[in-house]
Amino acid sequence: MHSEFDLIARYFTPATPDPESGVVMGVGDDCALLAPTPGRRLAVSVDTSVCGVHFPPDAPPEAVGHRALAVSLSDLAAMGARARWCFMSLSLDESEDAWLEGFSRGFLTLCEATGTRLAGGDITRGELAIGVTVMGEVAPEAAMTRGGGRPGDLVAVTGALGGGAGGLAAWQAGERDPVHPLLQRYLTPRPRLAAGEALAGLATAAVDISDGLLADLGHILEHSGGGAHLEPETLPLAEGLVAALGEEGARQAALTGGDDYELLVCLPAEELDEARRRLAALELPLTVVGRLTRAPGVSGVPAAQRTGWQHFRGAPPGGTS
Ligand SMILES: Nc1ncnc2c1ncn2[C@@H]1O[C@H](COP(=O)(O)OP(=O)(O)OP(=O)(O)O)[C@@H](O)[C@H]1O
Ligand SMILES: Cc1ncc(C[n+]2csc(CCOP(=O)(O)O)c2C)c(N)n1
Ligand SMILES: [Mg+2]
Repeated sequence: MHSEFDLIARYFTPATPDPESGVVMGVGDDCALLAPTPGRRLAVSVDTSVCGVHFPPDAPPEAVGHRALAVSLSDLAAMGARARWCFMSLSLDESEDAWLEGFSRGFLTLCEATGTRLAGGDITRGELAIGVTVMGEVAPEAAMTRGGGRPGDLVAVTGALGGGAGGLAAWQAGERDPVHPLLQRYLTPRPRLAAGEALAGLATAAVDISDGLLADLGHILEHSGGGAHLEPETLPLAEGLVAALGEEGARQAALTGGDDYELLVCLPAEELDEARRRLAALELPLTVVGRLTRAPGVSGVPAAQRTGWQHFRGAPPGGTS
């Protein structure tokens, strides 16, 4: 049995100090001391991943670590920010070496890949849950908010949709092949950080798709005003999704499944070619799925399909009521 101090030293202390990281004081003191770049805005977001709610209890520990960071970084991507630092609070029922070894590897490998420095955190005993705060930087005029969309703007999405829900369904059906494309989409989503930075300055508004395209488009409409017309037949569907869920199921997963961590952006039609050119350099498609309208509400999809993930709808996980 390790103390939490042993766990921090063993798994969560970066091996090498990096003067470029802007971490003046990192893991080990009461607070981290960070040196933000002068003239940049700090973009800050926190997300909690709870066992049984956000990932299955038997998910591979590498995936749990990767995913907990990825979903937070996805919010930085949606803002057009460059990731710099993260803080991780871990509530853990047992300090099992094999699990912690995999978890920290998944987490720190994504840190490395995205230039994010783990600058602090907290460990406590309790049910398995991970809270990750991310901090990034963005030029003041470049931040993509939810409120800048204008009637006539195109509504477009990066990558492909429905893989999060399709992967969860595959996991629940017993699929365990680590290279299964839908499972990968669900267990190890890739935050679209480079795409977010590339689209900042072109997009009028952006959000990442965590709760489902319709729900997250709803957030843009709340902040920007107006409505949207969607063309569901244009939705880019994740690889293997139609084979797994059928045509109708695949479209529903893309509209409302959530867990996709793609970016939904609004942009004037004249910026589309440039936006696509920038994303092509990242080998990422940008697909137009509709337009913003002056009239409020969403048209083009039946009202019955307009749901999305909500934590407090229905029975609690494992509950009976
Ligand atoms: N407990 C809280 N206290 C203060 N603000 C909160 C709290 N929970 C959420 N918020 C704020 O509400 C807004 C929406 O939060 P939400 O978690 O729904 O973000 P999201 O990006 O839509 O979803 P996701 O959690 O998938 O990233 C954010 O500005 C967030 O900071
Ligand atoms: C085991 C398991 N069951 C269901 C889901 C689906 N799910 C949970 S939370 C969420 C929205 C994003 O979370 P948040 O709004 O908290 O950021 C979605 C789509 C899952 N990921 N794992
Ligand atoms: Mg978000």
